[in-house]
Amino acid sequence: MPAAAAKLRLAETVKEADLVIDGVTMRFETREGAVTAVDDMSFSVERGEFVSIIGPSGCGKSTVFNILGGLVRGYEGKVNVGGDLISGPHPSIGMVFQEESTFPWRTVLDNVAFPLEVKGVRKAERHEKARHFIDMVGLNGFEQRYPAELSGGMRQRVAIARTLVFEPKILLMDEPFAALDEQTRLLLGDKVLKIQEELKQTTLLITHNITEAVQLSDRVIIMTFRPGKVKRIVDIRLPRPRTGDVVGSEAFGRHVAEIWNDLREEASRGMAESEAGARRRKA
Ligand SMILES: Nc1ncnc2c1ncn2[C@@H]1O[C@H](COP(=O)(O)OP(=O)(O)OP(=O)(O)O)[C@@H](O)[C@H]1O
Repeated sequence: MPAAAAKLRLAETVKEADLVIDGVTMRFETREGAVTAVDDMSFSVERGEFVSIIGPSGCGKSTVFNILGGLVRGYEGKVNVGGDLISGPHPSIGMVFQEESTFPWRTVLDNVAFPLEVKGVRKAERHEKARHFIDMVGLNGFEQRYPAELSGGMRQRVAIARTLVFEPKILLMDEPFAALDEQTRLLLGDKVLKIQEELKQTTLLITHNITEAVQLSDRVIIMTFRPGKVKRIVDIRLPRPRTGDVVGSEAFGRHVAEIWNDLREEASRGMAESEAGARRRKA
């Protein structure tokens, strides 16, 4: 789509969109000089939509995530969340990070209830709400366990439940399943599908896993390798409600192949650049 048409489409959709990134560029000063992490990126996520951003390592995915979360400043362009132009964290947004973020000294129940505790919600009420979301992520029976007694996948589910408990309208997730094996990832994907169906949240997922992106999304945004731009946006034409079975379908395979076709070139550029960097450092 030509840039002018893309801009026009963006302007037309702003009203129904929960997330709008409009002409965003972000540069970082590093010891090796300025790095353009994100270059003139524009896209929007409609209310209730599930969109994934996929791209090779270092293409700027986390930078986009942090900008939307209001955690980064100094970018050019505009970012709109729930109709507001943001200059910091927006109350509609809940974030799930890649790194382990459970509190080791708190039980599952007290981990999930933590945001409500900070808000001053009474113990009985916050525990009741926390139990609801623990159940939603499939961890009932584990309320009194400590994170060290759980698997990595279970700990990530605790982190997701802790974000869901304050009922954010918009959910941002940065590679929440990156450290997990493929089977656990697919099973957790099923959980995320069910949660999304129930809560109908606007969701943006950052990932470098094509299967995960296709399994979960309505649309997948493919980014170019440095500087990060929108290369293509793919509509995922798979029926909803979706279950794990969708992964075995022919249509699923076609979408994966289509996205890999676009991604392969970017991933190769990324790999070539990191090898050249390693050679430079050695010389
Ligand atoms: N705070 C920072 N200071 C300097 N450079 C940064 C900073 N944050 C990101 N960058 C650079 O910007 C580029 C994009 O980084 P970013 O972390 O957004 O990529 P990514 O696609 O999320 O990578 P990965 O998949 O490996 O997490 C990289 O070259 C990175 O080194």
